[in-house]
Amino acid sequence: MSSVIARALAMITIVFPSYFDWNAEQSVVKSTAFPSGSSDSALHLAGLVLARGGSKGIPRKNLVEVNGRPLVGRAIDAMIESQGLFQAKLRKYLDKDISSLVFQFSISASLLYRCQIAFKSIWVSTDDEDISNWVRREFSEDVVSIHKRAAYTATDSATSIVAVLEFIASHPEVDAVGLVQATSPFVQPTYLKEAATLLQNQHYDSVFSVTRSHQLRWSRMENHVSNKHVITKPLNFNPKSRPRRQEWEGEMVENGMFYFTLRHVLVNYQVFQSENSGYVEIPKHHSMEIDTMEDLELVRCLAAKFDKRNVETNLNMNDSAKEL
Ligand SMILES: CC(=O)N[C@H]1[C@H]([C@H](O)[C@H](O)CO)O[C@](O)(C(=O)O)C[C@@H]1O
Repeated sequence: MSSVIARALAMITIVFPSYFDWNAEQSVVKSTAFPSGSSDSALHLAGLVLARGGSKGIPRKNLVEVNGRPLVGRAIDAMIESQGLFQAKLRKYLDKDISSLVFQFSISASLLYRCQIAFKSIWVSTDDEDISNWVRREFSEDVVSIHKRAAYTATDSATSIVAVLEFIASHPEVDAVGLVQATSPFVQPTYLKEAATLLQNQHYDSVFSVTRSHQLRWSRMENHVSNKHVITKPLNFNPKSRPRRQEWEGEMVENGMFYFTLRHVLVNYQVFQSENSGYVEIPKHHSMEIDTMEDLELVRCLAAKFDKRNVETNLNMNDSAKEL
């Protein structure tokens, strides 16, 4: 009897997957003007984490743990979960006793639906043996692939665009890259799904993550007249009519969580964003980036609060990733 109920629940979950996304946290999806271009739902979108071994500010940054999970792992977890592993888990459960073609059909349909909005492949590009070993221990090869990152792209001065170009040069099958930065520990599967959907269905060249800011910004200027002191100048407001939050929509600030970009933009212009870019607005409490040891400490405190459900989810999900 309980198995009948379980099957019924599974069926409902498969047919109406969006109701069962356990990440209740919803980001606001908006986009800039200029949608254009061609529609290609069969785009090979590769999820990519750049994880070099060396780092100055925080030694071995990609392997430092937040809530018991290395930063590189947190990024990969979100990418995998954005693919709808919940459905994959159900498939395994149902495969144990194939009693209905309807179930099989529903699962395939659901997976196809998911495929359209998820990564076709997930990659970690690294020059570091410890990172490679950690990834290989945690995820099977058919779930996460490792790209052996060239040394020249992993120096202190190498830019991300150089590393991404080096990655795609050896992967001609990749049509677009969803670069997820491990330094944004609160990345959620729903945000990645939204970015992938915007890129694939809304005809953008790129989609990246932003946070809304109501900060009043000032510039700093040398006072050339008296040559004595530095003066300030407002950049985004008029001091005579200081904006109030309620009346000001604020500004969109790039938060570094992710950059999804079509191959031709990366290759031809060597940029992550073009003028035909959409964005996903990330809630402020998930937007923190780790640059310094202080950021790391702060993030660890915040993770204890924001992470609860994710930790449980990660445990389940890693099991599924290995099982696939
Ligand atoms: C894709 C990309 O350009 N990533 C760059 C990020 C983002 O500019 C930043 O995360 C935005 O907030 O900054 C760095 O980490 C940095 O300045 O040390 C270098 C890195 O190459």
